[in-house]
Amino acid sequence: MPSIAYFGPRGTFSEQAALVHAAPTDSLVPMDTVPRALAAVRAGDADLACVPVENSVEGAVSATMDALAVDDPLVAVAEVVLPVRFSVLVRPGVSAEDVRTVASHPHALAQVQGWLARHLPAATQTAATSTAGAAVGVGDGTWDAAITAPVAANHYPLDVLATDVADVDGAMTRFLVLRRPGALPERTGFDRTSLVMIASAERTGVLAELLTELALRGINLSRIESRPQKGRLGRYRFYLDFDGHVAEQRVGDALAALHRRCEHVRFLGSYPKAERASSASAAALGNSDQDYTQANRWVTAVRNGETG
Ligand SMILES: O=C(O)C(=O)Cc1ccccc1
Repeated sequence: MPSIAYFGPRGTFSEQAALVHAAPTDSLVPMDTVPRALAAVRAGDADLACVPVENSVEGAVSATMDALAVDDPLVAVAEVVLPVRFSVLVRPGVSAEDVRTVASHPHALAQVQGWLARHLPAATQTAATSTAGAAVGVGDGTWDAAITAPVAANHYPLDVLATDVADVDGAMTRFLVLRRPGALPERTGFDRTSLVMIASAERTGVLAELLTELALRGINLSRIESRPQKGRLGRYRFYLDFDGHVAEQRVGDALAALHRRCEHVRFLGSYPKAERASSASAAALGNSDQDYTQANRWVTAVRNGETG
């Protein structure tokens, strides 16, 4: 019975994402922070971790990005994309006029600034560890209102002041399901590969050179983020997401090129995209596995003096 550690407590969006991925017999284990959910998998206390990685309004979840780049490597085996609309929870009997403080995960607060300005303009905003962590804080009297996932209302004895709250229609959050390195998910033709790299030199054009390794092989870059390396200003890690699976020749070849040219590359997984129908990882002309196999055969023949 596999266990899935998720960014909790109960009633977070991460729990919703974990439920999308989980089989009915899997056990779900809430952890208070993203690093703790990942640490549980590294320590062998859980088989999988489900954590948020980015959303369409606020961008990257830095706690996840930073925790994936250090300590023992973990690899993604799946992604889950959820539409995000919020509920506002208060203690029973509390009305909008009574709300002096409102708390939530910073990414949730960022997505409801317009609504707060219109409905709770005088309330002080505080960052909580998670949306459901804010609900716990409302329950124990720390704050008056929490911005939460709709399901949080089922887990905490709180009243719903508002539902369907979102400044941006259609906002989405992407979650990764991660495990310790092992057998990779099968190649589906609708895959994404993620990695983090540190360029080997601070020199003009180095990032363009590295990205060209993808472009030359017809690989579509779907996301790039940078995060500081912490110890020194001006040194960055680059996180890349691109179409394709490492089992494909063009992707393996591109990874090898990045590995040759970077100070450090960490593979973060090849896994099926959440939206398969609309996003096939098509290899551009001359970059299919067959093209690579034929070309390698030809080079071998040239080396053996069998052809000119
Ligand atoms: O706090 C949560 O519920 C999370 O899972 C993180 C988060 C916060 C805001 C939007 C989506 C996910």
